[in-house]
Amino acid sequence: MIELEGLTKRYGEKVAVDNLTFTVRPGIVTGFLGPNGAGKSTTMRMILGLDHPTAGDVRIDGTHYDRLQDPLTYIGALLEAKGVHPGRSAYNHLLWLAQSNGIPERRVREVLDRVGLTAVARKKAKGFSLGMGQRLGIAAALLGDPRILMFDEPVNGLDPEGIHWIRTLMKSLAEQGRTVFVSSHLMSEMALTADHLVVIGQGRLLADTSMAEFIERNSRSYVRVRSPQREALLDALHRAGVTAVDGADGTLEVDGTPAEKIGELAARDGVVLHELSPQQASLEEAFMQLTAESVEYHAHTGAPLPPQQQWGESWRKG
Ligand SMILES: Nc1ncnc2c1ncn2[C@@H]1O[C@H](COP(=O)(O)OP(=O)(O)OP(=O)(O)O)[C@@H](O)[C@H]1O
Repeated sequence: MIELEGLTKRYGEKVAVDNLTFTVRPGIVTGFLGPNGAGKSTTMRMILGLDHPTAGDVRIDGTHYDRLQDPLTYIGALLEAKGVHPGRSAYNHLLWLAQSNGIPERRVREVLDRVGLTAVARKKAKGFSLGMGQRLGIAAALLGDPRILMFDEPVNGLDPEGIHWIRTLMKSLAEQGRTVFVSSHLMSEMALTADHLVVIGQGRLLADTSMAEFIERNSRSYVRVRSPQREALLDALHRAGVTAVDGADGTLEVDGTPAEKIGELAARDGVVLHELSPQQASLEEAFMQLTAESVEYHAHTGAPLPPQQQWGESWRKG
């Protein structure tokens, strides 16, 4: 378990992390989401004792990181893939980490096997691809068999096979009862991986909610209907008490009525349909709305941003 209480970090005038209070629980994957510059990496660095909070507190299973004996056996982290000496082999890098944390050498072979690097274990890390570097970073995180794992943007720059591998790994670690905390700026990625979401913007907590609740609140589902007899279709729907609104490109959008029912109503009046398709609003859109006002640097598209919805307060569960 990771517990944050009023965690704050200031760099001069800049408040990078602003009074964050939340708990990361075991047995599930918790996604840590926020736009670029939201404060995710700074928060993770404070959890690991690499940065000192200006105010507030963070505990790992009840203890501060600096007071943990052999910390790799409590918490393993992937912060960035570049923490390896380029002239050192994967095996020697892990061996050096193991020896300084009281971890037996056999664990080095086990984790190399777990991440699929056994065949290149004696090669120098400077020849590693981005994906191999990420795997080595994950091997280091797993080395002490810790109950808590933390990954900062682990899928950045990876190919689909690598992304799938990391996603499966995180889920299996959570299924073993471990605490898994993973940051990302992509909602679509988190939707496939996380059971719980913590969303921040400009250092502040915007949401602390289960993924299921996030999806339920934000998946506007509707049916898109396209017909060359638009007016006749509107009449047929209207008589059955079904409301339709204008969609893009002359389509109609119907909320709250299944596609089958709409098809039957159209057929009853002999109305031809060219499209009848159930749709789901994307979670990426919902995430962008939630964080819209807290994005540091907007691209100037000329289009106004969607209105901020008042979700933050009601979603906080403390
Ligand atoms: N050492 C530092 N000195 C000054 N400002 C900093 C420092 N580290 C981070 N910041 C600022 O604090 C804010 C939060 O940065 P942080 O890297 O934690 O965000 P992030 O959510 O991890 O973003 P990204 O997804 O881009 O990595 C940013 O505005 C950043 O510029």
